[in-house]
Amino acid sequence: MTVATPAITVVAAIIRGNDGRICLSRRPDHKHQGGRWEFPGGKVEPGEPLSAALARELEEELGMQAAISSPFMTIAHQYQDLHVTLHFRDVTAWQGEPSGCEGQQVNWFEIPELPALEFPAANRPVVTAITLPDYLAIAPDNLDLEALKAGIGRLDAARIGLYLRQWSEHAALPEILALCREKGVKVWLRASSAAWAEQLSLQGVFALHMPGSVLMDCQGRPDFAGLVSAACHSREALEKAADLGLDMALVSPVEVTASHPDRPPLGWQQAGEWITGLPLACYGLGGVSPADLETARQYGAIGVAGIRAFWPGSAPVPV
Ligand SMILES: Nc1nc2c([nH]c(=O)n2[C@H]2C[C@H](O)[C@@H](COP(=O)(O)OP(=O)(O)OP(=O)(O)O)O2)c(=O)[nH]1
Ligand SMILES: [Mg+2]
Repeated sequence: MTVATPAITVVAAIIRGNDGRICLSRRPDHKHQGGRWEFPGGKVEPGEPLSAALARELEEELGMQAAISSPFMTIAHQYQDLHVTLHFRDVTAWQGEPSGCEGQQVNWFEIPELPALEFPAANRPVVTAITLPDYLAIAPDNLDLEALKAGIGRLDAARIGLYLRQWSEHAALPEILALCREKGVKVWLRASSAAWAEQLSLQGVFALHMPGSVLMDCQGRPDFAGLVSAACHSREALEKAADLGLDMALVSPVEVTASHPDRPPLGWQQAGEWITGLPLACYGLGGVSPADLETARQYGAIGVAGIRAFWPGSAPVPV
């Protein structure tokens, strides 16, 4: 017999300082998940809007006032004794200096420091998501090497990652990866088969990306040191990616897209219903542009991806 555990709704803050650091607090030892670092926040009261709940919690726990927040990611997680739905929200404006009003330890961390900290198990996907760029540019098909390198040189590496769909097995790959490393561009590489992914030992590849057919054949998370993403066109595919313990998904097509004009678009509403709560950092793909980032966040995706609207030179790129 399974016994239903209590379920709570929690709102938690990703407090981003002007210097790019993130403010975390340590959960008191006697509490659930005690001793671990957390994104400050707490339980939402019945009928309370998430933004108001977060402002209230930040005032109570950190003594910060009037915190303004926007959605980043929602994760549903079953602990042994408790089901939590965690609404993580970005906080970029507030008054007052965060400090531990309940005697808890409070500290600012650089983003690359986060993955090594001890968090509650539910937090793994949001910690990954914080390390990801907002945008993913897919290099257009059939570029020549010089055009590819010129485009890489113009990417805003702090905000845009690069998916190299066609170059995974190209002789020039080491040269391309060296350029990306020099520019600080995070690279997703196409995994043509799960077995191929496991053999891969290339330097400087940030993530492996599995096309939908590779995901369907995949029996376990590829043995790869970096992050792993998958193309998902259905709720089943997203659940499989989550069950395999993958990190990310490219969910498509969100809107009508020139590369697959015959595929009916999901729309953000449907995409949001599929994504919300899953332990995956999702990018919306298909007919979207950088201007859709805020919409993507409203529907549970952490970023947006595409070819034409994202690759430098083919359309305006975000500033
Ligand atoms: N605030 C926060 N809670 C988290 C995170 N990750 C995670 O699994 N949780 C869980 C731990 C708790 O079971 C729950 C948050 O409850 P809480 O104890 O902070 O609630 P609260 O601030 O309202 O505290 P209290 O009034 O009940 O003492 O969510 C996180 O990053 N931040
Ligand atoms: Mg709390």
